Amino acid sequence: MTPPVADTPTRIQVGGTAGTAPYEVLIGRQLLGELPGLLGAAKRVAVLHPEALAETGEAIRQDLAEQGYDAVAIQLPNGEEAKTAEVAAYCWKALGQTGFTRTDVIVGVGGGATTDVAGFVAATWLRGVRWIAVPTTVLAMVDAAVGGKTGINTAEGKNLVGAFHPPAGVLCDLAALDSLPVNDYISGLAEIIKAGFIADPEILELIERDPAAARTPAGPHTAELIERSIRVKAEVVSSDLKESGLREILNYGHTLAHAIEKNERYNWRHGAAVSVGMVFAAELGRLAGRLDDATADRHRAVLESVGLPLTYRGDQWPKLLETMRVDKKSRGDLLRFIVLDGLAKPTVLEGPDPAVLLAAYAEISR
Ligand SMILES: NC(=O)c1ccc[n+]([C@@H]2O[C@H](COP(=O)([O-])OP(=O)(O)OC[C@H]3O[C@@H](n4cnc5c(N)ncnc54)[C@H](O)[C@@H]3O)[C@@H](O)[C@H]2O)c1
Ligand SMILES: O=C(O)C(=O)C[C@@H](O)[C@H](O)[C@H](O)COP(=O)(O)O
Ligand SMILES: [Zn+2]
Repeated sequence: MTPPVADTPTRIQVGGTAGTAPYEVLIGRQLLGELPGLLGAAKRVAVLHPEALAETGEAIRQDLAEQGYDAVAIQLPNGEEAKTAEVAAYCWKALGQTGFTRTDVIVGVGGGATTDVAGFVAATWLRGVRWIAVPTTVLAMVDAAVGGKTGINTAEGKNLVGAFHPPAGVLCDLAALDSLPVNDYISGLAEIIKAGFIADPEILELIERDPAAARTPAGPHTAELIERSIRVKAEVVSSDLKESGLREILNYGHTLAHAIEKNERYNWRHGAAVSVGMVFAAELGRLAGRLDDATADRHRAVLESVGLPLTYRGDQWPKLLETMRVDKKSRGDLLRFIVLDGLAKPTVLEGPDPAVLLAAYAEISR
């Protein structure tokens, strides 16, 4: 019997401008055959995966070993628990013990937390080795695995230590989404909706036409939603890898979201926090006189329609405000937020009046 032939994957190029190396994001099925072609001169390959994907990680390791690579699997805790200095140090130790050199390659297989750590370990080991992302959540496919932001959390906040270190390739195998718990799937929709509001309103229309279908990988528009979101991200990071300007728009909703995640000790999913953060940013835009009522209200409608949260605890504002001061967009004492001037017109709001901030928070408080 002949093995099933993989559908031709969609290929999206990222980078290749302003001195950055180009790489491709592949979207399709049965893409692991593409992995060896991305390994360059590697002799050793370390496959970093979360506990939940132990079987997948081991299968990839074994496949690479059968092809002659000296392959090791390094298991990380699930989700955000992996984004710590201790876990990074554990990975550095494992790489040291396998004699990992500059031509060897790290493969990060998992959700955004895993790819963030895998990329960070790759960025720091020997001051930078090649890495490949194999995202297995919708959020990691459309956002985390693309663009080269890597990092870990510290006690003071989210992603406070990291590096810009783009992968050599990104393999988005849509089949991985079938095993994803529904709430993790829905969490990823927040970043897709973000891409819709900041750049591609067709995304919003696709979801609004059938929100129930958008909540499942079996929906008719899954591949299109993923592809459109990746194209938004690819275009932005290709022109501003290191976030010296335009890239900040990808942070829409994230200033408050990261503060909520820390406040919840990372027991809230990233996408859920981003959802509340976007409603807050929409209210901020509206109160600052920039965003029209219809577009601000549209945030609540579309996010709620797929089951994402819109509100947060009213009594937490002082703590959240304090955390937001160490947001990476802050400059000295100046708080900076991404808001919309209109649909798909993101802009920066610098140093908003504290009364306006509080009023925006009142709109999302419960
Ligand atoms: N670097 C970036 O540009 C960027 C962008 C967006 C988000 N992020 C980061 O991504 C993280 C969130 O990523 P996420 O939403 O993918 O969550 P996650 O990585 O925490 O994964 C969610 C859970 O699903 C499990 N899992 C992963 N794939 C699975 C699969 N196919 N089947 C079953 N279980 C699976 C994981 O082990 C975990 O328990 C956050 O840390 C966020 O800060 C980074
Ligand atoms: O790629 C970016 O740039 C983003 O801001 C994408 C975000 O969705 C992502 O959550 C990112 O990790 C946030 O970055 P941070 O610099 O605010 O930590
Ligand atoms: Zn995000």
